[in-house]
Amino acid sequence: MRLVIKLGTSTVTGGGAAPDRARLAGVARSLRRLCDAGHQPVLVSSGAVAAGRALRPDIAAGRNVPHKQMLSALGQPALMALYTALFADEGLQVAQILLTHADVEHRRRYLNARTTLLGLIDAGIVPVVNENDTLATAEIRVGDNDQLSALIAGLVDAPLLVLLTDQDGLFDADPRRNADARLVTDISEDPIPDVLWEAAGGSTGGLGTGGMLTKLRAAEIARRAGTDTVIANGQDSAVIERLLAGEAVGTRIRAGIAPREARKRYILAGGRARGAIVVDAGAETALGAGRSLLAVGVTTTDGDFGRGDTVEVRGPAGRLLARGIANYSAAELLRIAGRRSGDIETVLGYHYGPEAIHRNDLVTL
Ligand SMILES: Nc1ncnc2c1ncn2[C@@H]1O[C@H](COP(=O)(O)OP(=O)(O)O)[C@@H](O)[C@H]1O
Ligand SMILES: N[C@@H](CCC(=O)OP(=O)(O)O)C(=O)O
Repeated sequence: MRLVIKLGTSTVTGGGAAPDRARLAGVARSLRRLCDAGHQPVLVSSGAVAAGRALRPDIAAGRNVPHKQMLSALGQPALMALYTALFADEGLQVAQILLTHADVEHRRRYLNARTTLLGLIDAGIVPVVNENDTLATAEIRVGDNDQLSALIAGLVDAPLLVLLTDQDGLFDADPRRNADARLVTDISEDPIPDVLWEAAGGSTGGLGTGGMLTKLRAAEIARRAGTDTVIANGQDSAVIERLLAGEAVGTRIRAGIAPREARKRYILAGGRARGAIVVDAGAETALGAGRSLLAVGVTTTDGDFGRGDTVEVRGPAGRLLARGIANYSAAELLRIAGRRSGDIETVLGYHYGPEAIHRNDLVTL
C-alpha cells in the first residue's frame, strides 16, 4: 500500500530539544520492514526548526518568523543528514522534497511534484517531505505539516495517511488536562461532528493552531482525496506495522471512497475544460481499453491549454470520449502529434514521458 507517514516535532525529538537519533533509527527500521512487505512509504517530517534551535540556541524564535525561517534553514540539512545516515544503515535511500502550498495548488507545479514523487517511489527511494519554510510567507504557506501531509497523500493517491504524534490519537478532551479523557477510535461522519472539533481545541470556524485541530483539518483534506487518516502514537516504534497488520490503533477518520474514485470525481468536477485533444481511431480504441493516451494517437488540439489543465478528449468524428489532465500543453502537443514516443525528445528537446494524458488522469465517458 502507498502511505504517507507524518512525524510531528514531538515525535522527531521524542520530547527533547534535538532530533532523537534512537527514535528516528526506529522509524528507519520500521520503514525498511514496510518496504520489504511491498508498501510504498512517503515520509513527511517536521523538526527542522527544532534541529536548528539545537545547533544555535542563541537565535530565539518564538513568534519571530524570520528567526524561525533561519532555524529551519539551518536545521533542515542536519535533519536530512540524520535521515540519510539512519536509512542507509537499513539499506534505504532518502530524497528531500521541500514544498509550499503554491507548489501543490499550481497546476503545472502540481504535476511536476507528483511526477517526481512517484518516480522516487518507483525507484525504491523514500521521499522525505517538509514545508519550504524559507519561502513560506503567509500567503503561500500550508502552515503546518499535518495539512501538508494530507496534500501529499492526495498528490500520490495514497489511501492512507498516518499522523504520528505524542498521544494515542484524538481524545474526547485534551488528555493533558483531563485524566478521564477517552480515545475516539473511529470517525466516519462527514463532516467531522462539532463535538470532536471542540474536543480538538476549537470550533470549526476557529483559527486555533497546532494540537489536534490541524490534524482534523488534515483529515478533512485527505478525505476529499479518498485517503483514510489515522492519528496514532509515534512513541510506539511498531505502530505503523500494527496498523498495517489490521490492528485498530489510534483514531481513524474514514474517507468512504477510494483515491481512484476521488480523482475521477475531481477530473469530472474540474470546471470547464480549457481545450480539447482530438485523437485517431487507434487511440479511441486504446482509451476504451483503459490505456493512456499517447502522443502518437493525437491528431490535433483545440484551445490554448497548458500542462496540468483539464481537457476534453474527442474522437475522429468529434464524439466526446474522455476528460483528463494534459501532460503537455496544446502548443507542445501540436508539435508532437502523431509522433512516436521516442521522437518526443528530438522534437521538443525534453519530454515528460510518452503520455499526452496518463491513464491515471483520464476518465472515459
Ligand atoms: N482532544 C485531544 N486529544 C488528543 N490530544 C489533544 C487534544 N486536544 C489537544 N491535544 C494536544 O495535542 C497535542 C499534539 O499536538 P502537537 O503538539 O501539535 O503534535 P505534533 O508535534 O505531533 O504535530 C497533544 O500533546 C495534546 O496535548
Ligand atoms: N516545517 C516545520 C514544522 C512545522 C510543523 O507543522 O510542525 P509540527 O506541528 O510539529 O508537525 C519544521 O520542520 O520545523
